[in-house]
Amino acid sequence: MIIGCPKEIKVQEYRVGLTPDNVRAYVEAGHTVYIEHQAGVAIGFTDQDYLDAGAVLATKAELFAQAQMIIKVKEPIAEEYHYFKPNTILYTYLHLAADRELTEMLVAKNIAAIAYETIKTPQGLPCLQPMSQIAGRLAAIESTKFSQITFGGRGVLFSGVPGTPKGKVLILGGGVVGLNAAQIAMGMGADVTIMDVDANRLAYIDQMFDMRIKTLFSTRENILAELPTADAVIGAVLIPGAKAPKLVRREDLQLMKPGAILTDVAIDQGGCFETSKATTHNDPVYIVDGVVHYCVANMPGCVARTSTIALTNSTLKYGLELASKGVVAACTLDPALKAGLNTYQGHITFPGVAQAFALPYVEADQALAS
Ligand SMILES: NC(=O)C1=CN([C@@H]2O[C@H](COP(=O)(O)OP(=O)(O)OC[C@H]3O[C@@H](n4cnc5c(N)ncnc54)[C@H](O)[C@@H]3O)[C@@H](O)[C@H]2O)C=CC1
Ligand SMILES: CC(=O)C(=O)O
Ligand SMILES: [Mg+2]
Repeated sequence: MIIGCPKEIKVQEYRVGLTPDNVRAYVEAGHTVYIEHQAGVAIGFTDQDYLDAGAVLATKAELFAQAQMIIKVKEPIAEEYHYFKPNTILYTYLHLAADRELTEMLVAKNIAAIAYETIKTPQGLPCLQPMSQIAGRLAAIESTKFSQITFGGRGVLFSGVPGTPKGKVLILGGGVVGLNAAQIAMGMGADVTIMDVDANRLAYIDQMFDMRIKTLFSTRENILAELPTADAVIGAVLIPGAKAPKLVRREDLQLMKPGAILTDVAIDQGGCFETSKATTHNDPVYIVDGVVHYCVANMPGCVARTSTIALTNSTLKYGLELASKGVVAACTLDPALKAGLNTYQGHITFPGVAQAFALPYVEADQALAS
């Protein structure tokens, strides 16, 4: 198969869909790989590294014209739509339930779109997990940074020092993001509470932290009870493939301390705070009713080298399946990959996406057989 990997163009996004080692694996499997000039240079992967691995260097326009499958990191943004030719395979993060225009473009152009974030094994979401690990760890770091008064926060040091209160961190959602945020926040010495609707997950977290973390079932009442004392709230919920539930409403902000921070990691699925709107690494925070909001939708992009290696460790396996077998056989043979199929032949094949926009849904099996 002919594969194309363009340079990412989102603000401050330096990750790349394929490392030179990945290129070598595709080439050894008999595929041709086009890489955009300078696609990985910001994180130390030079054009020469890609050439040595067997890639062909190309412009964005050339590689989109040639490729049967595009491998990216982030969901395409409007400036990229015109490059897509009909019937291409697209393998990348998509977060379609939060992006109607992109969904419509993929449907209109019969793109076979496989979303990293909905590929699902019995163990979890293997291509979301590495970025969630990174975003969770960063969420604790960014929350502490923007709690500094010089960055607009309350002037709270999360660890405190002997004789002072610790910073209080409330984490909504105890999945991969939540657990990793808790590890770093606990490591910094903060007073951490974690909420989830999954009692088994809370039991696991309680054991993992040897009962040193407070766990609460996620209910409206419990959230309202915790907000007044929180210095930082980290939004880390996920209903896979669907829009995030709004757990903190605008009117709830008045309960919070001035200068407290809401860090909405779930912003890529629309955000779990009513007042969240996506921000970028160039301008990551804004203030609503005295509460700092951090809502960067591509958090791992700021540690792009670690993120690229972690991401491609997971995506390579499925990418090779797609390239070697084609979409129909690969998805039919591997249920994990079938769960990743969001659009195919003009149909929406992921229920959460169809529901988000009240558009027709066709089961992946049916679409693949058509
Ligand atoms: N902004 C960014 O750069 C990044 C964002 N993310 C996003 O972070 C979010 C979380 O991802 P993961 O931790 O991997 O998901 P996950 O599936 O591992 O965990 C989500 C957790 O939320 C819980 N949950 C669902 N509804 C809840 C509710 N009402 N209250 C409390 N908990 C609830 C689930 O039980 C689950 O334990 C996703 O939207 C993901 O796309 C991930 C990586 C980077
Ligand atoms: C998960 C995601 O969208 C990201 O890492 O940017
Ligand atoms: Mg996004």
